[in-house]
Amino acid sequence: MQKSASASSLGPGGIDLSQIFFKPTQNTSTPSPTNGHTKISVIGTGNVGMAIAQTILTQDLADELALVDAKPDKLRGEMLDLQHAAAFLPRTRILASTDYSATVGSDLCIVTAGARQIPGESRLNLLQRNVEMFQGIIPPLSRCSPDTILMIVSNPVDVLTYVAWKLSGFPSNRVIGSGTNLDSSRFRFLIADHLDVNAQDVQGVFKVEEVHNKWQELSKEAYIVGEHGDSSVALWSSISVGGVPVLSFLKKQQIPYEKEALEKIHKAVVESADEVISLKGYTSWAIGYSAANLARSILRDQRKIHPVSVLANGFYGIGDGDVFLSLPALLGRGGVLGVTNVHLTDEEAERLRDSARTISEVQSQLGL
Ligand SMILES: NC(=O)C1=CN([C@@H]2O[C@H](COP(=O)(O)OP(=O)(O)OC[C@H]3O[C@@H](n4cnc5c(N)ncnc54)[C@H](O)[C@@H]3O)[C@@H](O)[C@H]2O)C=CC1
Ligand SMILES: CC(=O)C(=O)O
Repeated sequence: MQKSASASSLGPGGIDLSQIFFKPTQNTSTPSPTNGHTKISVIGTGNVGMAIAQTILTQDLADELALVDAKPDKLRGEMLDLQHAAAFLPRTRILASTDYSATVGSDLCIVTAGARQIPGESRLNLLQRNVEMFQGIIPPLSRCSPDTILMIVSNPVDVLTYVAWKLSGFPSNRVIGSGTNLDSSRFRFLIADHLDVNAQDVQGVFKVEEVHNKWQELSKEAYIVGEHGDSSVALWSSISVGGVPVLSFLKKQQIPYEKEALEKIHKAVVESADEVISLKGYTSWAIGYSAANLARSILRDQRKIHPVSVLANGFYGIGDGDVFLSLPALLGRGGVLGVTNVHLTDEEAERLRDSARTISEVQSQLGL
């Protein structure tokens, strides 16, 4: 049965905006307001944690930033190095400890601790090591900030987001994986590079189900969805450049359309991390911006749609088992506020379900 529309949910033309989004399937809870004081904790101060921390500082996203790592000297060194930039940055209190008490009262906890891949290694290969690490991280972190939103970045990010959800006991709207927000940026960069346009003009025009069998058009960013990994899915059918659907754009520019060329771009997205890792040993800057971009939408209640890892069962025909993977999700102060019901082609939907099955199979070995 459809929910009746309240006056506040009616958009221009009397469209019931609340109907555009699916609600998360689990019970939800909204964190208390920040009372004007925003605290972010970053767990793991390696390459990724520090790229995220410095982006948070330069973008003025927190009043207080707590850093936690298992290595006390490295941790103190990183804290001091950031504190010494105080004269050049908006005022933020920075603290660091190996003890989770430093994270008490966080609005957002970003977890980056964990083993990372060596060149050629799959993200899924890291699973066992990082699950064990999460057993020591997530319970104290959630106890110190029972109302926080957890953002998982450590790999394999989709399975570890599921693990964090299980270990925290939080409602699913407050457990988010950074997912394919990063892959989608790589995707937009590669398409823009291919067409010699600005990455910000690479958009996605989606058909969104407003009510049963009534569709509205929603212009957003071009998305990769599914696993942050080899089985990710590029939503080619919706991609537009400067308002022109990409396939017609290619024809207009007399660039011969070959499905293979598009597949190559998606393959390049999937292989991006490995390329950077084999060149510099790790990836850091892009994930730093990606995580800060998500932190802004959440803490400033921007209600923006991002492709992030969320509890996905029930959406797009994804089966019964609990699985986290990236879908276009509406993010705000309550975490995941909804998942957009965008129109996928049959092939895209099938690939998304395959991606869910890949993650499910890995997860089933965990016994959580
Ligand atoms: N989701 C994504 O898009 C991305 C995910 N990653 C993942 O992020 C993770 C971190 O990568 P890097 O920062 O490059 O690795 P890193 O080795 O530079 O840093 C890991 C940090 O975790 C700390 N750590 C280890 N055990 C800990 C524990 N029990 N408690 C607290 N801290 C602990 C280490 O001391 C180290 O400082 C990896 O799993 C990597 O695959 C990396 C890039 C992008
Ligand atoms: C390492 C990783 O997951 C990435 O850069 O995409």
